[in-house]
Order: sequence, then C-alpha cells, then structure tokens
Amino acid sequence: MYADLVLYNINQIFSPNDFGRPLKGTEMAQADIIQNGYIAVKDGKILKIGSGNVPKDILGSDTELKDLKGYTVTPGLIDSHTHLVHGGSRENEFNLKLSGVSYLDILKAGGGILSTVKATQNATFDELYDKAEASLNTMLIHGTTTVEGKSGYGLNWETEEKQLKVAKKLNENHPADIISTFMGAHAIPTEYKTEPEVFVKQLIEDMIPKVAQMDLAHFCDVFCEEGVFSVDQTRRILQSAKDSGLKLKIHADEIVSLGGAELAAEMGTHTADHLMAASEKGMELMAENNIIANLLPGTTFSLMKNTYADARKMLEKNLALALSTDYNPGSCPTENLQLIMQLGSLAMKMTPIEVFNAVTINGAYALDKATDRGSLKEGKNADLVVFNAPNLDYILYHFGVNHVKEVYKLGKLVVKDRNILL
Ligand SMILES: N=CN[C@@H](CCC(=O)O)C(=O)O
Ligand SMILES: [Zn+2]
Repeated sequence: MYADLVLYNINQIFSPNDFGRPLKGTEMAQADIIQNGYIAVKDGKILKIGSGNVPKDILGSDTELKDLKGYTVTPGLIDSHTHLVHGGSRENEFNLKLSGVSYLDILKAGGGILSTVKATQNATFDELYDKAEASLNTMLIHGTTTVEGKSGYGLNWETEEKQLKVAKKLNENHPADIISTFMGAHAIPTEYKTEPEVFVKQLIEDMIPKVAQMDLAHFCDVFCEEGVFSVDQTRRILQSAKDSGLKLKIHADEIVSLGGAELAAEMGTHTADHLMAASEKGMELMAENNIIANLLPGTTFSLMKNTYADARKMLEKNLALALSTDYNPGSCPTENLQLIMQLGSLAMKMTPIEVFNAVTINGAYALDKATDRGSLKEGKNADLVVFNAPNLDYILYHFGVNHVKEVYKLGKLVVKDRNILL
C-alpha cells in the first residue's frame, strides 16, 4: 500500500506508549523517542512510523514527501479541559484581583462566573460562535487538534443549549474536534442564591436528562467548591448524569480541600480536575480507582497562587496525569497549551516526556477518545504537530513562544507558519 504523505528526516519523533489504558506513575516518564524518523500517512491515518530510510514499498508516484530535518513531531495535542464557548471577557476584574480580592469573593459578590453568565445569556448564537471559533483557531495554531468544551455560562436551559449547540456546529465546521461537556452545575444562579436546592432539582430532573436525550454532550461536570456546589449536591448531580448515560468529570479541590478527589473515586468519574488542594488520601483513592488527574497549572498561575497541584506526589502515588489549559475568561484566559505544558515542567517539575504524555495519550483517555488518537500507533488518526525545535526538551525550555510550524489533522495540513489553511 502506498502512502499519501511521508514526513521524513524528522529530527525527533515523540511516540507515546499505547497500552490500551492511561499511562500511570513511572510509566509517564517513558516514551519511544525516535531519532531521524519518518511517519507515513494513508487516508488520514498513520500507515507506518520508524527511523532511518523510508521503506520503498510504501512510496508510490503520488506520495507527497516532506523533509523535516531539524524539526520535532508529536501527536496532535489534546486540551482536555476548557470553557471554550462563552460571551465577554473579565479584564474589568483584573485590578481587583491584583489588589488581593479572592476569586471566590468576586464570585460571592455576583462577579466572576456570574458576570460571564450574563454576557453569555445576552450573546447571540453567532456572536458566541465567532468568539469560540477565534479561540479554536488560536488553539489549533498552538498545536491543539482535539479540545474539550464545557457549557456552564448559561445556568438556564436556553443558554446552556445555545452553548452546546455552538460547540456542536463548530465541531462540524472546524478542523479541530470538540468533545462537549454539560456543566450547568458551574455556579448557583443569582435568582436561586437563597434556594440552591431548587436549581439542583432543575439540573437533575430537567436539564441533564434533556442533554442526554438530545445527545448534546458526552460528559457532565460539576464545580464542587466551597460556596458553590457541596459534596452532597455534587454527588446527586453526578449520579443523575450517570443514570442518564453521561460520563463524569468534576472540578475537585481547586481552592478549598472539600473532598472532591475522594468523591471522584467514590463516583468513578472519568477525570478529576484541578486538585490543587487535594488530600493525600484523595490522591490514593483516585489512583486505586483509576481516575485521571487532570492538572491545570495555568489556573494556579493566573490566580496568582503558589499552591500548584502536587504532580510529583501524584506520580509517586501511581496516578495518571493529564494537563490542560482550563481556558476560560476568569481564572485562566489563555488558549495556549504549550504555555501550560511549560508550566507543567517549570512549576510542577514534570519532565518533558511526562508533559507530552499528559497532553497526548492521557489527554485522549481524559476525553474517552483514545481509540483513534493520542498516539502514533498505526491505524490511528494522523493528527500531527511539527515543532520548529530540534527536540522535545527545547519546546518546554524555551518558554512563552509558539514553537508550532505545521499542524496536520487527519493527514491534512491545516496550519502552516501560524496560518490556518481551510
Ligand atoms: N472553577 C471553576 N470554573 C472555571 C473558571 C470559570 C470562570 O472563572 O469563569 C475553572 O475551572 O477554573
Ligand atoms: Zn474549568
């Protein structure tokens, strides 16, 4: 069989181990690093990968050959936690934050998430679409080929549905893939401040069943946090999502150590995300129950805290780690996953191989998408990033810039020299 495309002479290929499950603990420090390698693509899938000379039997007269001397190639990056679709921005809170007012106090005063809720409710479908498309373009230009996108800035059915439908349409039209999460349980709406249980009931009895019935999301997520959703409310919301056939995620122990990691283990969530304040016991229970810890160091940085999630301890406890941007207009307004990866190393001391495993194979598992992506195994999607860097280490060491030269989605060139090709 002849290849459609062969990338060859590649200085370094990062090829994650693919064991049919997320990589845990010390496994995350390992990968196949191929020097002077090639990757052959056929019909949008990986046909062959190796080092040295390209086998002649896959080269036909129509095979496109690309010399990538000096470059590094990895699987398409997977950003498994974002709040992609939303209205407005929150730079008006920036000076408050700098003066020391806390994230939760801004929320308590009706700002924060609740101010983005107003902006999202007031935005038209097209306005939300255009804004999210621009963000998705930025992500793709930085190497992200698969993105999770949460609702949660509607807090009423009409706007939650609007957000999820924007994500659905974008997924159909854009080269990057979006996996949707319903996060109606993102904050207590102002009108239910004094009777939050009425809103919890709406989520459980009305919104979650509708999301599942209309197939608008793959996951359901809850912001389990002091002053937002309690552990008990989170448990009931997640149980109803499970009963409706949705997979589970949880914003756990982001600011206050509430027992979110323990609840993730109890409920068997797919991932537990943030975990800056997770207890050791919670980490152990998560490891025992194979819950992926999705770490978001950009949020810690942007909240101006020094309490980064303890990635090294989690690895010691044999957890599987993913890394994501948490892109949102409040606690982490960046689409740049490379910056988050650099923080993974510089702030959380993950090695470059651990970091790349976290945003490829483990990112794919965090989104329940590892059957067709996340590694360079033959037959998987040819989602590839070409970095203008001689090796993996360089990409994380030289921080704050975009190293991406090219992006391929299903074998098609979609980004070249910072431009999206549609
Ligand atoms: N913590 C809750 N949700 C988001 C922030 C959303 C916002 O501030 O708008 C997060 O993951 O950090
Ligand atoms: Zn989040």
